[in-house]
Amino acid sequence: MRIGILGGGAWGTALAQVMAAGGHDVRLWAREADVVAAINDTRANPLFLPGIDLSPAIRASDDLAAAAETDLILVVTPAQHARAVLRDLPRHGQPLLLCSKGIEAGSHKLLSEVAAEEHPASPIGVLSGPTFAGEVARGLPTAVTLAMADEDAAARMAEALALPTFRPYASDDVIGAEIGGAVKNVLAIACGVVEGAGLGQNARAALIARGFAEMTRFGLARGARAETLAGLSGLGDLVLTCSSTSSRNFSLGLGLGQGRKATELMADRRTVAEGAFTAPVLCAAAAAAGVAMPVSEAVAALLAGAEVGAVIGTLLARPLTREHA
Ligand SMILES: NC(=O)C1=CN([C@@H]2O[C@H](COP(=O)(O)OP(=O)(O)OC[C@H]3O[C@@H](n4cnc5c(N)ncnc54)[C@H](O)[C@@H]3O)[C@@H](O)[C@H]2O)C=CC1
Ligand SMILES: O=C(CO)COP(=O)(O)O
Repeated sequence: MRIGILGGGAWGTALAQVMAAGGHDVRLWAREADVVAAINDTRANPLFLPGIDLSPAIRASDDLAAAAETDLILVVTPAQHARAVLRDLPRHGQPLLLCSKGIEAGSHKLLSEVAAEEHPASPIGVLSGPTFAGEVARGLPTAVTLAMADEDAAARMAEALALPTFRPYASDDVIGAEIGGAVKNVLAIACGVVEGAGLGQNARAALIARGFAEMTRFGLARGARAETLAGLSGLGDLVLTCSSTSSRNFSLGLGLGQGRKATELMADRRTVAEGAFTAPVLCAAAAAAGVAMPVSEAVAALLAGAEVGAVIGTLLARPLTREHA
């Protein structure tokens, strides 16, 4: 297949490497001229994915039209930029596979809804799971959820993209696959806070379990299926990013837990910690749906500048409740 990849960050570049290893013709769109030049001239992306020798089958360009002349498009821009990039992408009706993790600010829309609005003729899918880009690019074993409304189409797509070390599991739950990836980024910040504030491993395990309860409540309210949230793209990714400083979201939380301010931590980063953008959107969307999300609200408060000790105190002072209320 000819595969267009939108986004030359760590994940777009790692996915380009996977697709090239599968024998596909890969056209990577990146917005930075230095990223395009580095990939084409030196087979590397030192800005976003250092230390990986890239396949010669990857051709980079800053021209969206070049990525559009393909059989399949992977959308891997930060979530808040997905609509603008999709709006500029020429419409050829090929499938769009969303690989970014987030919820659109303002509209509270999932990226599948954004993509369907911008490209109504394209079948829409989601590829999401526990996938640190560096490990995927190095060919380490990885499994993901690949969801499309037509599960047979998802299974065919999974077959076309699979490698011995890259295993997509087909699903028809597009919303569930998206919500897991978006919410876990916020919860990974919370787990980083626990680490940074030295609250211990019991607290982190409690947060993962109560965070998963939040993810499930919100997901069910938006039409996700519980088993998808308990799968690779939900619980799987939650466990990965809640336990490792390889996660940008966890690392952001670590700094917040140490008492540093979000503005300072976000100021000079070129890489994206999506949870910082998702947290306020998620809280607003949850409030609109009548879903309680205390952990996500605590993260949003910290990101808005609240003091870490006060936020932890508020969370621990909540009235006791039933585990499955
Ligand atoms: N890095 C990872 O391990 C994984 C990342 N993801 C998701 O993939 C998405 C992209 O993340 P990364 O590739 O890690 O990014 P990154 O943090 O490596 O790089 C930042 C990216 O943002 C892009 N960008 C900045 N401003 C932009 C704008 N105005 N319009 C369009 N693009 C803009 C840059 O060009 C660059 O590609 C995110 O939603 C992330 O959650 C998903 C799975 C794994
Ligand atoms: O989504 C990811 C792994 O599945 C990457 O997590 P971070 O964005 O927190 O690094």
